[in-house]
Amino acid sequence: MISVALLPEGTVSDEAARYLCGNDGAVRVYRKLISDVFLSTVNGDTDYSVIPIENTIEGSVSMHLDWLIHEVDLPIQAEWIYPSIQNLIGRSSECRGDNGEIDFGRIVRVMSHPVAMAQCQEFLRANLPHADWKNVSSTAEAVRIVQENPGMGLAAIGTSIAAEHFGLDVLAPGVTDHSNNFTRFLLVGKEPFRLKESPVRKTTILVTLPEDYPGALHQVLSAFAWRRINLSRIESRPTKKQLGTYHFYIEIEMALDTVLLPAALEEIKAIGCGVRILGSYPLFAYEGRQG
Ligand SMILES: O=C(O)C(=O)C[C@]1(C(=O)O)C=C[C@@H](O)C=C1
Repeated sequence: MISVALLPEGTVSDEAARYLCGNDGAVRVYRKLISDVFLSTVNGDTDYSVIPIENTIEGSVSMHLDWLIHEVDLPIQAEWIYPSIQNLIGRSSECRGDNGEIDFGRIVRVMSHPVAMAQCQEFLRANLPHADWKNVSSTAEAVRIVQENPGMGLAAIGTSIAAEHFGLDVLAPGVTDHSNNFTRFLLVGKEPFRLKESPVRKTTILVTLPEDYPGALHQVLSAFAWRRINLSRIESRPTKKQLGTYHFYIEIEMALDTVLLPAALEEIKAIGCGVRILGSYPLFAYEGRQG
């Protein structure tokens, strides 16, 4: 069973889960908050959680990374990328001007998930500067609120499947600031993911320096560099214990059992760093439309 981030049906996470698992490959269960999603897998109510962690326009989804680092001990079992195509959604009958065209001036409030709002800043500034912009718990939740409140000049930023699911109209399609807008998702859970195979694997680790001294991070990185191990991402996240102290979230383009990697990790431990393996897992490239 797969637990999908965020209530209700029709979020980008929901679309992404359908893409990874297929429509029949898993039962999707919806939870309102990301904490509920993680906890459903910790408690054994679901096998996996779908977690968005990075977006082309908005960058890291820090709160989700921090849950992975601080709150739960659930290994990463897969990574995949899925396009985030956002649309302006509402009731076209409420938004038509005298000439019959959609008139954004009739919209008084636009709602969405904060990450989706951030992806559409230029569109919002150009077309809806007069409206109230409001963050809600997910893109599909915003669409649901529009559906439940007719006649109030509400609109949402969300997916076309949410518009269809809630019987609303796409007032403007593809409203993200760049069309090449993708989100990176992680599947986390206790068991390896077996629905699909991929020849490409990655390993993610969390490195904690023993203390701050000149060249500490350089020493860590050189353990990878001289072995010619490629890193695809390094991100610092606060330890939350003392201001200015960090964990380094490092993605490595190699499976954990590849000859050189265990030696590199031993070298990092030998200089006194804490190393936690967050997962070694298959990576699935997006094979559909690019943006
Ligand atoms: O609200 C949604 O549709 C989500 O799936 C959440 C989320 C996110 O948390 O980053 C996922 C991808 C989108 O690009 C925007 C929002």
